[in-house]
Amino acid sequence: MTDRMHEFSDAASLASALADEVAARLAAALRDRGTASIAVSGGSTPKKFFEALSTRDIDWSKVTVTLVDERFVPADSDRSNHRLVQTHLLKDKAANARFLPLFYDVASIQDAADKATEETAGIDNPFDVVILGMGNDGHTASFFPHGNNLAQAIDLSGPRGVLTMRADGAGEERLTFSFASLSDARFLALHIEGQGKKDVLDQAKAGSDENEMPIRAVLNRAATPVDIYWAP
Ligand SMILES: O=C(O)[C@H](O)[C@@H](O)[C@H](O)[C@H](O)COP(=O)(O)O
Repeated sequence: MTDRMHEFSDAASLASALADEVAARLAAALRDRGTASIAVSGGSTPKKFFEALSTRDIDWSKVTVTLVDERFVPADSDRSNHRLVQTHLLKDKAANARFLPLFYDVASIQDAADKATEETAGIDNPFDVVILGMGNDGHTASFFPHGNNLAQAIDLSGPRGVLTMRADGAGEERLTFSFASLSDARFLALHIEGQGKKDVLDQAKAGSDENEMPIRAVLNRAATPVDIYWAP
C-alpha cells in the first residue's frame, strides 16, 4: 500500500498539524455518523500531539478514545499508556471524551485481553482515527519482532479485538489490538520523530521480513494508505 510522507521542521509544528488533521477527521465522523473513535499509541513521542489535540474544540462527549496497545500494568504505573493519555490528552476540551482502557485488574493477561475485546466491541468499525508509533526495532503497536503471538496479531484474516503479546524488548507483557482491528481505519497515521526513527523507517521499507520488522506489515498490507508524520 502507498504511504504519504508529511515532514515538518520541528516536533511542535508536527504536533499542531497532526492535531488539526485528527480533529477534522473526528469532527467529520461526528457530522456524518454522530459518534467518533480514535485509538492512540503510547510511548514518549505522542505527548506534544496529545497536548495539542486536547485543545481542539470538537464535541468530545461523543468521541471514544482507546489505546492501540498497553503494557500489562495498572493505570497508576508510570509505564501505563492509560496514565499517559489521562495526563496529556483527556483534559481541557477533551476532558469529557469516553475512554476505554485495555488493562483490567483480572486474574490473567488473557482475561484482560478478552475483557478489553468485549468492552471495545461496541466501537463502530472501522476506527475513525488510528495513531501508530514505531520503536527502533521496527515494532508498532505491540507487534514486536519475534513476539509470541506476532503471526496471529498481523494476520489480516484474523478477528478484530485485543490479544496478548510477549517479546524480548517489550518489557512487560502487552495487550494490543490486532492488525485486523487497525488496518482499515479511516485515517491511519504513523507518528515518528528523529533521524534515528527515519533511518529505521527506511530500513523497514528496504526489506520484507515482517517478523524481523513488524512495521512492514502496516506499510505493505494496511487497507488504508498510511500517512507518515515525521519531524527531525
Ligand atoms: O506502548 C508503546 O510503547 C507504544 O504503543 C509503542 O508501540 C510505541 O509507539 C513505540 O514503542 C514508540 O515509542 P516511543 O514514542 O517512546 O519511541
